[in-house]
Amino acid sequence: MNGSSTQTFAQSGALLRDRKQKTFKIIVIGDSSVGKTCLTFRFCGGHFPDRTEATIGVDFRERKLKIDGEDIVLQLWDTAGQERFRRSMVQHYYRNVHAVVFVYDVTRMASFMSLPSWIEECNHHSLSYNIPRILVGNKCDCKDHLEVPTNVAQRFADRHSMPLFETSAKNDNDCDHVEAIFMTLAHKLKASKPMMPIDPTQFPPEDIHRAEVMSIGRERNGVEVQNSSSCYC
Ligand SMILES: Nc1nc2c(ncn2[C@@H]2O[C@H](COP(=O)(O)OP(=O)(O)OP(=O)(O)O)[C@@H](O)[C@H]2O)c(=O)[nH]1
Repeated sequence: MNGSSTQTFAQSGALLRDRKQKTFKIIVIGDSSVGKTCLTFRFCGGHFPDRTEATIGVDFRERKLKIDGEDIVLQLWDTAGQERFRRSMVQHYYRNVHAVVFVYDVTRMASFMSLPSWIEECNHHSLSYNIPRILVGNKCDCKDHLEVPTNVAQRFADRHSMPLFETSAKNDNDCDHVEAIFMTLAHKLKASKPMMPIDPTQFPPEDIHRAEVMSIGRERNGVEVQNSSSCYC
């Protein structure tokens, strides 16, 4: 494993252009406030962000890894959970996707009950069933407020042929480690040798522009603004 970074998509594209690394696009989806930003930040930035705000459109984070001697880049698309903040970007999420991470909040049953509609959205955008999909229950550190029992989540995961991970972006010692979850996915992606790994130089220019516009401000100082906590602990 090598370094990690959090940067705008435009910056990362410039870096990658020189290196021609194999890049994998992973979309992270689920209800608002389940912790998508915190999970991606934990993996790419190495810590739990002090404060977050609702994602508008999409944010990009990426991390370079060395697996079996080969450099790869995991590009995490942290998508907005709130419908009003995702509408204009939604078709961009689903292009050239290599893996999907469905996230729910183990302390909020409603976020678990929404999962079928997130799966339906993926299917609606013709995402292949062959790409890896994983299910992540976040906020396991809130042990006194669990609403989604592991066995219920496991049954759902089995029904949809997804591995289930329960984790905490906040307390990395709880349950499955965020690091291990994404590393498992990275190994799987590398082993799958996709036909068309993303070359950022090949992105349609309007995608880069739109994506850049949507991430400006959010990434300027890392994750910086108002807390939108939904956790009781
Ligand atoms: N206790 C606890 N709180 C968490 C954890 N992960 C995220 N949070 C809190 O949950 C709130 C929402 O986190 P975000 O990462 O912004 O949620 P999101 O899913 O990206 O939300 P949207 O951008 O609206 O889609 C914030 O207050 C976080 O501090 C966790 O593992 N444990």
